[in-house]
Amino acid sequence: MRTAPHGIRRVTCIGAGVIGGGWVAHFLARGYDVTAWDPAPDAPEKLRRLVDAAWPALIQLGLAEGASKDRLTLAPTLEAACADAQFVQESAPEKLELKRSLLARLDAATPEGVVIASSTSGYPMTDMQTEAADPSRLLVGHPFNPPYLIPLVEVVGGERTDGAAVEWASRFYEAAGKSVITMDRELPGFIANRLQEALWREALHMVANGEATVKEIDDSITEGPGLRWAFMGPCLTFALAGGEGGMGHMLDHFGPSLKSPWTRLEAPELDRELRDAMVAGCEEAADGRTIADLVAERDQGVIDVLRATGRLPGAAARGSAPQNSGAPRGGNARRDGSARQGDSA
Ligand SMILES: NC(=O)C1=CN([C@@H]2O[C@H](COP(=O)(O)OP(=O)(O)OC[C@H]3O[C@@H](n4cnc5c(N)ncnc54)[C@H](O)[C@@H]3O)[C@@H](O)[C@H]2O)C=CC1
Ligand SMILES: C[N+](C)(C)CC(=O)CC(=O)[O-]
Repeated sequence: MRTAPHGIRRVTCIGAGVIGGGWVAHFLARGYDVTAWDPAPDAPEKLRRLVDAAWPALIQLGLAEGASKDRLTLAPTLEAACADAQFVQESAPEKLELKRSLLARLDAATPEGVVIASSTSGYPMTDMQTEAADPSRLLVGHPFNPPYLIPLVEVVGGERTDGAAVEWASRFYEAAGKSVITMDRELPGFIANRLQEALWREALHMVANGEATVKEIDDSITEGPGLRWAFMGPCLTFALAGGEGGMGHMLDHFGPSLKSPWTRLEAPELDRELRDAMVAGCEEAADGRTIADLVAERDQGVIDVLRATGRLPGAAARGSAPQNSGAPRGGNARRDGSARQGDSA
């Protein structure tokens, strides 16, 4: 039985690592009952730590009425976690064979009709739904780290997914406070990861060749284009590079440089040397800050940006911006200060 998106009260999260745990924190903060299952023996402890670390940020965002960390249940088995699920979010390791068999197992354990979403970063659902008895309810709901702060979810089905399930999932994520892009076809890496991966490949090439340090690469984004991208995407910001002539002039002016050898795009060989250089570079850039310090710093940074760009309760909306230019579709929180489960913009 498929409950209407706004009527969902219980969410099941399978896999409780970085992303599964982030989903758990998000759904708890939005006032859902959350059941989690993860086969790792230390998973319950790690999950509680993750939720505890996320909670101060979620309080700042505005908890939904009745939201509580106590509404988390850790199930002893996958089957127990799914037995009365109203929605399932799978966030197990990114291994195709594992996803295939796990999704088949989830399908067998979950009440008929209930939608099952995978957090995969790039596998098409067509490739993952091959072993499930009912592939029609399996789809991708790709989040961004951390799912409790970054609004976007990319939703896309596979060849055997029912369009109604995709539509349902998009409405459900919106009701749960997410900003949704519903894709009408499968694209390797979806939209955002396709873009991020291009940048990431270039960064790895530059480190591998000793052309830039990890810190220079990070600074080049945080002190440069990243400031614009928080509220205006790469296309519109480049349109402004054309002055009054907009994108037309920008392309006429800078179009020829597209043919310049600025990018390599082929993935570099991720050998031991490059891996070690990236790890050492990140340690140097962290400058003594632990991962927990960086998580807290990132969370506060995202909240500050959301607030500064008018996307949080009590935030001053940007005066000249069109009403929908910066706000997440689906809305992460209400401007009157409350944020309730079931809200959608
Ligand atoms: N880390 C990231 O930034 C993002 C990751 N994703 C996707 O989310 C998924 C999970 O990735 P992470 O959370 O980063 O990995 P992770 O390694 O932090 O967590 C994976 C969790 O799955 C558990 N697990 C292992 N085998 C399992 C099984 N058979 N069934 C259920 N759980 C199992 C592990 O014990 C672990 O807690 C992947 O599909 C990944 O591509 C999506 C967006 C961003
Ligand atoms: C690193 N990653 C490819 C797993 C990242 C994502 O999938 C999305 C994100 O959080 O940027």
